Amino acid sequence: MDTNSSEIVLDVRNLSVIYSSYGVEKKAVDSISFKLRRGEILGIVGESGAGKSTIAKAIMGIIDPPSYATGEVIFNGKNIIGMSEYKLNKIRWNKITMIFQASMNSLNPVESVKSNFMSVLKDKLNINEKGEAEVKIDEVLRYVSLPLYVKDNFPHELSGGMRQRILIALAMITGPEIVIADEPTTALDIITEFYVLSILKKNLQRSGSSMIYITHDLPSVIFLADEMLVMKDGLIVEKGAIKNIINNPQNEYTRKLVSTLNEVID
Ligand SMILES: Nc1ncnc2c1ncn2[C@@H]1O[C@H](COP(=O)(O)OP(=O)(O)OP(=O)(O)O)[C@@H](O)[C@H]1O
Repeated sequence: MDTNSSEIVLDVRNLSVIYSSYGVEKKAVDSISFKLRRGEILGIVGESGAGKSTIAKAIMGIIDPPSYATGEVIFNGKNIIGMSEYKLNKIRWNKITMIFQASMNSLNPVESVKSNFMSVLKDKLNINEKGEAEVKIDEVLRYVSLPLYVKDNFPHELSGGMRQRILIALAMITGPEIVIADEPTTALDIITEFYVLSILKKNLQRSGSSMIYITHDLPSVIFLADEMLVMKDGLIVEKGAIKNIINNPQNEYTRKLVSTLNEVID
């Protein structure tokens, strides 16, 4: 992936997230900092509960009060943390978007695929005219190698892999600068998973968007990403180029993670 232009698209500085329920506070992310460059795919790996999804929520501005985030998430020169909902809505699902798991509830199940696309086009790009919308929908369906007839299908009529490609197409249709993918392929078998990840990678290369890819799965990070962060207990315990980390893990947890790769190969 071309990250030569080292333009920073997202600058996370001392981000902490505190969940608060019934007066009890818990720090799920503890003063972490990292940068995302244009065109870069950054993997975030770590065990369950490490705080990976919480980072995604903070970047999307969807930490619900009384829980809160502190620190800075700088996008286009502005701090997303503490930004008004009005301003956030101009960025969220538009310039910064998210791909979830291909579960049934990721798409509106009572609407056709075409209607799911139309809602996004209307809300985010103000496109109401059917002909114009159709051209855009056809374009992104081709990008994710889906036949155009899926427009008339309902989500339950599609396989998990097809649904996930629809979600990728939905995320890419607004031309986002940043895509956050949180465990996007966990529900898929391994062959379909790598097919979907290849399509995702191809689309990012085509569009020049950057991505934060969150997973437990180290092989898929190696396949997809340029750099990675390793998280444990809300902290970044290691970060850098994937090759360097795999060849020379510094942290005990990362060493364990990398050793699982060798076990698979042995
Ligand atoms: N809404 C919430 N209220 C309170 N605590 C929460 C909330 N969401 C997450 N947590 C806690 O914050 C910590 C980090 O959770 P998070 O979901 O970010 O971890 P994760 O690394 O994404 O885990 P997984 O890989 O299992 O999805 C966990 O201890 C979790 O229990």
